[in-house]
This record gives sequence, C-alpha cells and structure tokens, in this order.
Amino acid sequence: MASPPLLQTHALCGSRGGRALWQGLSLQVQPQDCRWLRGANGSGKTTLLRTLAGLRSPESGRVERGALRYLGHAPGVPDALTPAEHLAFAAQWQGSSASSDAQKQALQRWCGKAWARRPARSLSQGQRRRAALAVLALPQPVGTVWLLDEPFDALDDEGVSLLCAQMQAHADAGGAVLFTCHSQALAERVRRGEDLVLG
Ligand SMILES: Nc1ncnc2c1ncn2[C@@H]1O[C@H](COP(=O)(O)OP(=O)(O)OP(=O)(O)O)[C@@H](O)[C@H]1O
Repeated sequence: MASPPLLQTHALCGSRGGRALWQGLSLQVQPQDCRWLRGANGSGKTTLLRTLAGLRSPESGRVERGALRYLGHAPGVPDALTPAEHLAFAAQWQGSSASSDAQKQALQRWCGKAWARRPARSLSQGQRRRAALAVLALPQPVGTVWLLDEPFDALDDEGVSLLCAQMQAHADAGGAVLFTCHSQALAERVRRGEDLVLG
C-alpha cells in the first residue's frame, strides 16, 4: 500500500497583487521525494512555499501538513546572534530533543570554528546561509518536509556538496524536500520525483 503523503494541497489557488499565480493546485509530497519547484522569476515559487509553510493564506483551497521546516530565500539569522546561539535558539523553539551534542555536531558540520561564535552581522552571506542550514541538521520528527527557497545561494563548492548530501540523507530517511533553485545543473544533483513547474 502506498504511504500517505507527508504534505498535500487541495484545489489551492494563490495570487499576488491581484494577479493569479496558480490555480487548483493539487500537490502530494511523498516520503523520499526531493522535488524541484521551478519556474521563471516572478512565477510564484516563494509565495507557494510560504503558503505551504502556513506563513501566508491561500486565495482558496487548503493545505494538509505535518512536521515541516521552512528556510526562506534570505537566511534569516538575526544580526545579533552567533551561529551557535541561533542553533540553540532553534533547537529550543522547535522543542526538539536536540542534545547539546547534536547541536555541536550540526555546528561543526556547517560552521567554521573561526566564525561560529561571531555575531551574524559580521558574517558573509555564505556563512549566514550555512548558519541557517545547520538548523536542518538537528534531530526532527520522521517524515518532516523541508521547504527550501534557493538553499544553494551563496554556498561554495564544499557547502553545495554538504547540502546535497544532507537533502539526500533526509529523503532516504523517509522525509521529503521541496526546493527552488535557478541552476538546472545543481537541481539535477539532488532531484528525485516529479518537478513542480509554475508559470
Ligand atoms: N509585496 C508584494 N506585493 C505585490 N506583489 C508582489 C509582492 N512580492 C512579490 N509580488 C509579486 O508576486 C509574484 C510572485 O513572486 P514570488 O516571489 O513568489 O516569485 P518567485 O517565483 O519566487 O520569483 P523569483 O524566481 O524571482 O525568486 C511576482 O509576480 C511578484 O511581482
């Protein structure tokens, strides 16, 4: 028997500034999916991810969701926090059982020793992106869906490989990923399951 979807939408419609972006979208995200959400600039990818995450109301229709992690286009690490503090705050906020060991491992994997305890305001875009991505390495419920908006932005080659491995391992473990990315070559390194195309 097929597994139940981890996230699904029913006749979802979305618009922005009076312009319809998508209509009647019935999407099912299954365990082990790693799906590329693609479309031209302005086609509504960010708006859709935010709607799926519950950060924005749809025009009509509904979303059924379980555990999820949303990472926006901007890394979203507050200026005043260090990557270590951001991770500790995220672990607490998620109510995750992330031990200090799990936090340490996530920090070591993603953030350099030289800057993991410096305020984000003093970090580069790539370092900030890494601090945001470290949160995904914390323990989380089985079947969590990751909604990632341009997660490869600003990463160097090593960061890209690390993220590809993290996305694949998450899908292998029964989670799912829906991601945007403007590079076909990058998307092809991780995509699994049908693309979702807007526009
Ligand atoms: N604050 C806003 N007010 C009105 N319209 C907006 C606003 N922000 C975005 N839009 C419009 O909503 C549409 C969808 O934007 P969205 O950011 O979801 O697209 P996108 O596919 O993620 O684009 P990109 O590939 O450029 O990141 C665009 O046509 C944009 O002009």
